[in-house]
Amino acid sequence: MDVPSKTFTRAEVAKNNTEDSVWFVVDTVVYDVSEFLDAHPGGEAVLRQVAGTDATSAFYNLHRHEVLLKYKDLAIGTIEGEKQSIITTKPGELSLVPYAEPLWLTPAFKSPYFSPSHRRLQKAIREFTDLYITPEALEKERSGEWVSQELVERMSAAGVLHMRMGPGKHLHGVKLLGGAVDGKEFDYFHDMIMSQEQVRAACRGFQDGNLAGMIIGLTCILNFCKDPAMKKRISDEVFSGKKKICLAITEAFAGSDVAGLRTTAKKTPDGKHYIVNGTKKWITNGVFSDYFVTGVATDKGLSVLLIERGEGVETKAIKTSYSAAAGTTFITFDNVKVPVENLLGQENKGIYVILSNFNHERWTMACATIRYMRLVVEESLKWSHQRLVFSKRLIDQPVIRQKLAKMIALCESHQSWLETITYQMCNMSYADQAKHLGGPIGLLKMSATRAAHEIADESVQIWGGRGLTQTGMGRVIENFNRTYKFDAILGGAEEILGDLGVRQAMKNMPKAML
Ligand code: HEM
Repeated sequence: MDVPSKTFTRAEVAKNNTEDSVWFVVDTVVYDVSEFLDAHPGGEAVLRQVAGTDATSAFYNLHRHEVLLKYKDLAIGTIEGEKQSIITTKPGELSLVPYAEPLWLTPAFKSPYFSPSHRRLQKAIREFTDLYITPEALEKERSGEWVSQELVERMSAAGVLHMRMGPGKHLHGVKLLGGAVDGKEFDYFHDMIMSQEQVRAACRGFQDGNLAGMIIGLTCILNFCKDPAMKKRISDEVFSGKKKICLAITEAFAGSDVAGLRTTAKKTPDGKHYIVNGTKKWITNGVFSDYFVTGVATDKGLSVLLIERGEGVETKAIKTSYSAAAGTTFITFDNVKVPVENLLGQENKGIYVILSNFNHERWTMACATIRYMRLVVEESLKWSHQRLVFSKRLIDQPVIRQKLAKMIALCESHQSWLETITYQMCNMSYADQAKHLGGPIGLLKMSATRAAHEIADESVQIWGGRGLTQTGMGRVIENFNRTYKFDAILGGAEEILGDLGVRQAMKNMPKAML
């Protein structure tokens, strides 16, 4: 941490233990908190108790390191001849905590999957996330406000929005994070890196609010919009950040059971429009979206329409257990007139449009859940080394080490499985992916969220009350414990995905008795 160059002796610090002057030392840095006593969230008395002393262990027993960075103006110098021992990670740097990074990013470990361009991208997106995404995520997760236009435009200019859609032609010719990767080379490992790095902000509501609706909504436009001019117009508007898009499938009547949708689209007698009536529920980003990729019941089945915000479209926010920053929405369509050109894919065959999205969506969710689990492991390892209970560090208690062992093992096993599946995605045609990977991806997501359940449970036990407190030391643990369930439900509930995995295996069973 950068601090004023002035130096003091410990004897000088000790003298500042008076009514008017309260100084102490944290990691060889001298703090003058005389003017901060009233403002300290933990109260004045505790600061006075450590006045004139070295308060390093007292401080780290109660605060996250980032508190010192936020209040660095209280630092007035350092202790003469002593060196800071606490490490402040700079934006973009890797963590030094064991298991805090996946094995492929851990010095001394090798991986067959990652090329120099993957490593360049990882570095660039980590720095981008640390500098721009995390600070806004922390603020918006708390306030419940939506992602700022400034961040959207910054992500657009850096090609981050484009990359979040995964590999494809939309990346060709786009400068991606200053040239970290060529759009033509971008594969599913690059895609995995993009998902996993952005999760490190540890704000699950904002993570969805940060245009998750685009990842699942715009794909349908890129793959199924029949009119090239319309496809270009919409993708340009969304990639430039001028317009927002979301996927509107689920209803109060139908969640994972998409065949039960009750929003209807009836053709006008002149055949030029559909008239849409119905409701949609739990639609991520709906409140601030301009475009709704909407599942509707047409005369002989399910269809998908692109509906623009306009007459007859109403959106209102739904309160959920994660942040309102996600923009979770209830939508009503009341006699909305939609041109027939807005049909995506074939009429009555919308199930293919919806299904074609599922594998990538579920895989992206598995990437994110697995990375968030790792963050919980990192935080818990740090905390159990820092926290003193019954005169011992938490890590010195065997029961805590057992919990950490289980958490680490769940994390590593799921990351390895994810990488194996990602490798298959890189080496299969889109059609083969649909045929062979629906089951394995469903099982991976199901298992990842079961693991998240275990990790949330064990980590809160390690953190105690702090694991239940939204600000302060346990912020990440509290956020994870409160929100991991979103991934167990969204994009297909665990039970549905488990069943899908087994049914796909049943299909492939040899017909003969074995
Ligand atoms: C430069 C020094 C310090 C700063 C900037 C600071 C700042 C803060 C902040 C922002 C919080 C709110 C919780 C959080 O966000 O982590 C807090 C809580 C607290 N602080 Fe400090 N603090 C400092 C030093 C100390 C010291 C030396 C002690 C004790 C010896 C202390 C005791 C507490 C306590 C007891 C709480 C409440 C903790 C809880 O609710 O778990 N603080 N402090």
